[in-house]
Amino acid sequence: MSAGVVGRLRVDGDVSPRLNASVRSERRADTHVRTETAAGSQHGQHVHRTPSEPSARVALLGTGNVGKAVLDRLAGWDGTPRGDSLALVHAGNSRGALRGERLCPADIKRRLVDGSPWQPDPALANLSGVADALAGTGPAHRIIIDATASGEVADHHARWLAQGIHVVTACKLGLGTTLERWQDIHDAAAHGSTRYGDSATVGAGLPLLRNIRDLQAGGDTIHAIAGVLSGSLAWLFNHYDGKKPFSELVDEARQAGYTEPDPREDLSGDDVRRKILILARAAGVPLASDEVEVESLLDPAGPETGQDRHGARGEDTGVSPSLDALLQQLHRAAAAKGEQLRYIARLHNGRATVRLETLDATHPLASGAGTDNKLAIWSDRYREQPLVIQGPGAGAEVTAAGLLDDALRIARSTPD
Ligand SMILES: NC(=O)C1=CN([C@@H]2O[C@H](COP(=O)(O)OP(=O)(O)OC[C@H]3O[C@@H](n4cnc5c(N)ncnc54)[C@H](O)[C@@H]3O)[C@@H](O)[C@H]2O)C=CC1
Ligand SMILES: N[C@@H](CC=O)C(=O)O
Repeated sequence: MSAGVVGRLRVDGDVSPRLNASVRSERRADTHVRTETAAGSQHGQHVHRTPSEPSARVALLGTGNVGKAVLDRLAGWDGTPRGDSLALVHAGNSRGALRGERLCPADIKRRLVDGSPWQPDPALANLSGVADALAGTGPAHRIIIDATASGEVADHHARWLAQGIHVVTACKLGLGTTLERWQDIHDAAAHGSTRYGDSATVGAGLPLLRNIRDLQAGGDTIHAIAGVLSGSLAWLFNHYDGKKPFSELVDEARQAGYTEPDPREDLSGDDVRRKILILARAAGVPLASDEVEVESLLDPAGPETGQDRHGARGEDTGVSPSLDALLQQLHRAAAAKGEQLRYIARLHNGRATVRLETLDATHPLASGAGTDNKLAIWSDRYREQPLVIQGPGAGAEVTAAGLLDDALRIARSTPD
């Protein structure tokens, strides 16, 4: 099913997180000649900006699955107003980085993607130097796009925000781990009058956080949320029929780019734990990480047992033969009752759970295809029937689109 919102909410418009920063007016970047009043100009005199003048200087961190898709999307915008508005000045991965005044995304992709023999400059990979790369005259906005899964990069988010650099991220380690880090990010954004673009952290860019924030901004109170928040696990349970070993499907999900770099992050429930924490905190329930009860799909016996956990391509899938057998049993038992296996996250009365459930095929959270995420929200406004948002919740292209949507919103906003 394609992305959609069931309910009466309008989902277009700018509803990106502002994290206490003052509301900024929008300015259009999609016209060929923009006319605006110059700050400090006399008698309201108008100046013209040409489309070639970028609105934001951008640094991209991470050129893996998602980072590559960001570069592809930027390359596709070459010569368009969207492309004009974002000037890529730094792109890096764990091997090194490249810098320049307006880097060509297609060229960067050729050189920097993982596996390329070309050696980037390792000295430029130093994260403290990324702020320097963004400094410069001209465009007011500075944006770092985090397409890594790195805790070290997430540790820098608050520092950058406080320095006046906006952060747009697909990585959940900033908002979805400790409450201290989550609070630091909020405080730093308020201090630096910057924005934290987090659309891609839950639902790979689906308007989930956006709707939660919109409802609250309209005076609504969220009472409960429940849903399928893992695109890879959704894909796995949508494809698993008990015939092919589960571990083989895990390998396929990884090859397709739906899993985390390490699929055990998905199978252990840690990825969904982070997502329900991000949603709960956005909904006004500041849970600590260990307050979420998580049922892992990983064999508690773990790799130490020496069980063979390798898939058809010889990679460690995180799934042992005993888990393959257990899932086959669970699937058979559910299918015999006309039920389906779904990995569900719930938040109700301040309590959060993440676990494998068997749902009747007619249950609202059971339907969906591919990597579909599905989120039901109960609030003052939606008491009986929840607001339900559904759509693809994993994959490099949708995630990159979510990241760049956030970056464009920032680029189009008026600087403080
Ligand atoms: N795959 C998906 O569908 C979705 C992924 N995400 C998130 O996107 C992020 C990236 O995922 P993938 O692209 O699949 O990972 P990946 O493993 O393919 O790529 C990660 C990239 O980050 C780079 N990197 C690591 N440490 C770095 C550092 N200190 N400085 C600069 N670069 C560094 C690596 O060299 C690599 O290029 C993860 O946080 C993931 O949770 C979010 C939503 C959906
Ligand atoms: N591994 C994640 C990717 C997006 O966050 C998932 O399966 O949902």
